Amino acid sequence: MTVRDAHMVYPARSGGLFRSDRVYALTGADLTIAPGETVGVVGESGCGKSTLARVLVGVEKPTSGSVSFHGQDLWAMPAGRRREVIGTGIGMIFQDPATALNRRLPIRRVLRDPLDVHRRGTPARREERVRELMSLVGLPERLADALPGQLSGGQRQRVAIARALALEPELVVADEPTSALDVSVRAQILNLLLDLKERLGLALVFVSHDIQTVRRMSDRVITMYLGRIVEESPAAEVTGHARHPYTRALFSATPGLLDPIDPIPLVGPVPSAINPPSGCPFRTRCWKADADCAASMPEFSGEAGEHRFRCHHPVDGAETTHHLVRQAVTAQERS
Ligand SMILES: Nc1ncnc2c1ncn2[C@@H]1O[C@H](COP(=O)(O)OP(=O)(O)OP(=O)(O)O)[C@@H](O)[C@H]1O
Repeated sequence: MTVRDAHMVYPARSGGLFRSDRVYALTGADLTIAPGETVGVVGESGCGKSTLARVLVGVEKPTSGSVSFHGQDLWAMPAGRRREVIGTGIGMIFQDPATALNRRLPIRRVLRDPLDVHRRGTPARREERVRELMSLVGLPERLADALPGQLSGGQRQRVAIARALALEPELVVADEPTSALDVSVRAQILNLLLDLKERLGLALVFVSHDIQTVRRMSDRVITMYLGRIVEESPAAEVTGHARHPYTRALFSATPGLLDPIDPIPLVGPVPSAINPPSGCPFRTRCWKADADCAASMPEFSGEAGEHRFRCHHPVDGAETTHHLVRQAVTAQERS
């Protein structure tokens, strides 16, 4: 799966100042997901993570740019073919299983639906596949005739995972798959995803606010800020060795990950995506920002697949979080 220079510009929802307001939800995203790889996506609320997820699974067409699966541009193919390619090759797991599942359909029908739509096997084979799917995600067969409302949140998310896997996709995109669940069942669902990924050889894109979880689940971590991918890093390097100041600040705010010190202080919240800052969008909150940052957004420091970042003043490998906190505090005192 490859996304090239994808942009997503939405008309602003009502409440925007002018009718002509545009929301720059995704700006120039480049991303390749290799078979079997898990890519985690982190960033504060409103940074474009869900928009990227929707573009990846083909539920939304980017305003510009391309999305290709096995080298075929999804949006250049006829609609029927695109539905087939997406429906059979890519699965999506949403945040809230309570709203993602049709409340009136028993579990058996929820799981049969994709098999029927894509005419997979005989009716008997489809029934058998429903049983296989339930067992795969650890749901007892007696729940096949239950309605989603009769299940617990964790069980419902298992159904949603089974449905995403029904047609044996190669890629599954999970957008905050545990954030609507009780804390007590989150670990079970994450372990299930990890286990299925290993057993089925799935590629997984995992979007989450929970940075600890992203690090644990992923091979590679992508940091997004105001619609842009600003860093791509192997998961093992992302905590202490991230080079983009924003990634370092995000991770420093996660208790227990880095040295037990205060987080790197950032100025204010994420600015509006309606009128993002010129140049590097992070510059208005970044303690390292100068005139270069206002003038331009630098290109990535390396090739796709490498640890790479877009920053005029990346964090030096020798700078500890402690250093960075001091720099940020001093910069804020000066301004
Ligand atoms: N359909 C839409 N119409 C208008 N604006 C939208 C739409 N979808 C998203 N946005 C805006 O695009 C920006 C990116 O939103 P997105 O949901 O992708 O961010 P996110 O990082 O997933 O946030 P969260 O973590 O809160 O889910 C936000 O400013 C959001 O308000």
